[in-house]
Amino acid sequence: MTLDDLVGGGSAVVTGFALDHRKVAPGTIFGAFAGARVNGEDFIPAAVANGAVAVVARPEAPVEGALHIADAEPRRRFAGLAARFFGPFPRVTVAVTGTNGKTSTAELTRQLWRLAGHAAASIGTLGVTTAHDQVSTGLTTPDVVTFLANMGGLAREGITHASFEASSHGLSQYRTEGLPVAAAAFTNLSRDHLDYHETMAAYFDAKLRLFTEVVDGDGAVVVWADDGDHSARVIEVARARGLRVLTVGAGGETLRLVTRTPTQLGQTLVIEAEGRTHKVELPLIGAYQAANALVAAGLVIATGGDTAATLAHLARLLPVRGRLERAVITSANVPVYVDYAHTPDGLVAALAALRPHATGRLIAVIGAGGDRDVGKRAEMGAIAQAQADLVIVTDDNPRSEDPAAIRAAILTGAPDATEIGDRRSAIAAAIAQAQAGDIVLIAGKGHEQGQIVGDRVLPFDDVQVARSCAA
Ligand SMILES: CC(=O)N[C@H]1[C@@H](OP(=O)(O)OP(=O)(O)OC[C@H]2O[C@@H](n3ccc(=O)[nH]c3=O)[C@H](O)[C@@H]2O)O[C@H](CO)[C@@H](O)[C@@H]1O[C@H](C)C(=O)N[C@@H](C)C(=O)N[C@H](CCC(=O)O)C(=O)O
Ligand SMILES: Nc1ncnc2c1ncn2[C@@H]1O[C@H](COP(=O)(O)OP(=O)(O)OP(=O)(O)O)[C@@H](O)[C@H]1O
Ligand SMILES: N[C@H](CCC[C@H](N)C(=O)O)C(=O)O
Ligand SMILES: [Mg+2]
Repeated sequence: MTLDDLVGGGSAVVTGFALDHRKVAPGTIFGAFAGARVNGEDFIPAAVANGAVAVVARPEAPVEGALHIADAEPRRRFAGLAARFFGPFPRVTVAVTGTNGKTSTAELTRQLWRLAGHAAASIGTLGVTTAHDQVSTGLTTPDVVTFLANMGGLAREGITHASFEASSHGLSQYRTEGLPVAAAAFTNLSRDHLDYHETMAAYFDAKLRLFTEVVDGDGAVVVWADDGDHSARVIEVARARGLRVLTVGAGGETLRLVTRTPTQLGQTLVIEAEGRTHKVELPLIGAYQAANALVAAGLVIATGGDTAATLAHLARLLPVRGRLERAVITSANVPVYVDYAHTPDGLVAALAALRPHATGRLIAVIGAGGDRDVGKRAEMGAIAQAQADLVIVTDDNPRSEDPAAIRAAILTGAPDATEIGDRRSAIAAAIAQAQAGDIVLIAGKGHEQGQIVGDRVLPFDDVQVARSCAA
């Protein structure tokens, strides 16, 4: 592929795309963007010295020695060009956004496609997942070059169906643009990431771009219908664009959740669809997992899946790593669950999911990440204190912050909680106190494999630690 093939402007061969000047090699097209930390335009001379043949940047950016592809929204332009280089992509791609449930929904969509016989993959917080493999990318929505290169690679491997998570950061930085998106889903909206977006309105607007701009003009939108005004707003913007809208949930029309009855290891769902009633034994616990499973089913149906077959496949779903994952049953016969609840709403959902299964006490181990939204800390403390019987406040990725200050902020909402900074000791203490009938919830880290302290990532896995404490 040459510059002429892509944009006109010369016979130079294009060998790749890069956002970081240190990754530029001869023949690369460099994207120079103003970032949160530094201005990428400052690295244009260095990128050209490294062999960049073209630079995608704002019209006013100074570019010498390479073709200047000028655009007022250079991130979007760069994504469009990179997509032509990295394609073709899986035949069907769908995206999921929302504060909570993106990873779960993307992963359950992949599973449902696989059960229908498709070669399927998902990209998100857990990494790039196929039936055979899981490779981490470090971010929920990777940078656009990594994202498109992975999507192209999946297509070459024979993947025909791919679901991906569109985080609000990813959407606001155009990290998932350029490829066709046949359907997009909305799970819910609640407090998170206000350190980055500052207001809830700006946070919601970032997410809405998935529906107003990213999903194809002839595509479909799947909406969890039970999140009040947020659901209504997504439906409104989707209809305004003439998109096909599928709603799911108790207030949904496409898949109407009629009843949900917890069983020992899962729940029985009664769902009305296309005028028929379907009874499904979902092997996952908690209202929130039923919600994510229904949104996933909506995405499969929106992209051509048979409704009855898709609903029948719900009974064969496997748990998602770190989402209400039962790590161990202790010698005192106490189940210990690990869950990635790291927002107030997520914590409400995780505690509510476990409550019906506890005949005794619900014991919660909670924390909150450093260098992230500070306002959620006290809220999470208050939720744990209200919904659990015993709360232990511990560390969860303090990053550059003083861990004691983060715990203190959580404790303002949970004055009765016990404070144990060291996460291993906190988990050990929870398990040591638990008696038959109790349930332990270890919240916040889910699948994560490390504790981020300063710049260091110390190996840490809640599931492994719980098992070693229960032995
Ligand atoms: C705040 C944020 O989202 N930052 C991400 C963003 O950085 P940025 O565009 O602001 O970049 P910057 O560091 O200011 O640099 C500006 C530009 O100069 C370039 N540069 C920079 C330095 C240099 O020497 N040379 C150079 O060329 C950079 O590549 C960049 O293009 O783009 C970078 C490249 O894609 C990301 O690595 C970086 O993620 C940081 C590490 C991060 O922690 N992000 C988290 C908050 C995040 O994105 N989380 C979301 C949400 C999670 C969820 O809710 O699920 C996620 O999707 O993971
Ligand atoms: N539909 C939902 N409603 C409320 N809470 C949920 C829902 N789905 C998941 N959660 C809570 O959020 C946690 C994270 O779930 P998941 O990883 O699927 O979300 P996510 O949107 O991908 O999160 P992240 O933004 O960190 O990538 C779960 O462990 C659970 O506590
Ligand atoms: N244990 C985690 C959860 C992070 C979730 C992530 N999506 C984010 O907020 O960036 C933390 O706060 O460090
Ligand atoms: Mg996720």
